[in-house]
Amino acid sequence: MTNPIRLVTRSSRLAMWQAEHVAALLNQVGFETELVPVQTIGDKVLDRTLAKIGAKGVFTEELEESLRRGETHLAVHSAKDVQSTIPEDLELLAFLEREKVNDVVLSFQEDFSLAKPGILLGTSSTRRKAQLRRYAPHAETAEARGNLQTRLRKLEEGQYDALVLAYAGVHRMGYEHLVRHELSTTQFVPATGQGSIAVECAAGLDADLKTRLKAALDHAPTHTCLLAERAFLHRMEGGCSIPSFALATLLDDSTIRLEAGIISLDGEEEVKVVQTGSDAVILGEAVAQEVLARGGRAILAAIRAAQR
Ligand SMILES: NCc1[nH]cc(CCC(=O)O)c1CC(=O)O
Repeated sequence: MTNPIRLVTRSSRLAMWQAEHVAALLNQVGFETELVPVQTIGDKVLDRTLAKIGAKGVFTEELEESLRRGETHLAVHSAKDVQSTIPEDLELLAFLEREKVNDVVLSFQEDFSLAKPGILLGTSSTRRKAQLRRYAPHAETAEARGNLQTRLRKLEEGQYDALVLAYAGVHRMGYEHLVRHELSTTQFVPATGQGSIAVECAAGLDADLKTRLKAALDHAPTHTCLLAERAFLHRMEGGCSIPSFALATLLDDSTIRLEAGIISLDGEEEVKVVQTGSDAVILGEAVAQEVLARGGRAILAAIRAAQR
């Protein structure tokens, strides 16, 4: 079953764009491809926050089931949405070259400013809510679930003054003309994996096919950075409902810089650690240990109590 390569993806426009991007890279090296769109629980349940849906893998589980049943060869995910532990029968094969990683503020108001008092910002991310409380304390936030088109519609209807989103998705969907602020990655450190596309397969997929697929898709520097960020997230026992953040960059061929931490829901306390190292996984785990020891453990416990 090598031709065509069947790619399972969420059916949102952003997910389809990403799956088509993966397909195009495979087509360039001679693979035929076919997209298999499915809906996930995260797409279907829109009246609850992600923190409340709670289960891990809200955007990935149905895709992984398709891989397990052998119906598809590859699952295409936003790397940010992939849980920090992958079951043993599955494997993260490739990470595509990362897009700009920062968050942006979108508004239809041409004179929009984050400094304006009384503004209402739409976001569905506990990390962004907490960072906004800390770094833009006069701004109010409101829940903004749904795919990017749904959120843009709510913005256009005036439910918020602005939306806070990942630049990557905004760029892929062509909404850059609405960007009013680029948020700095020093204050608004992005979520683990933001801006990269992850490609997953069954561990038992033919080894030679795996090698050829990986060669067509994987971007080694991005892969190294993602391993460090994901090792951090894993050790933090984070899920998407925990306001942790992690950004790895390469200083040179053999040096990784990892900046990562956690912030309390009210933005009052933030623990942020920067370290460099040459082994991605060891670095990620070391940064997590340091974050936990320097107050992260207490922040995590308080968040768990509040979300119960
Ligand atoms: N959790 C939703 C999600 N997953 C990936 C992206 C954007 C694309 C990316 O970060 O790679 C988004 C939307 C957003 O955070 O604005």
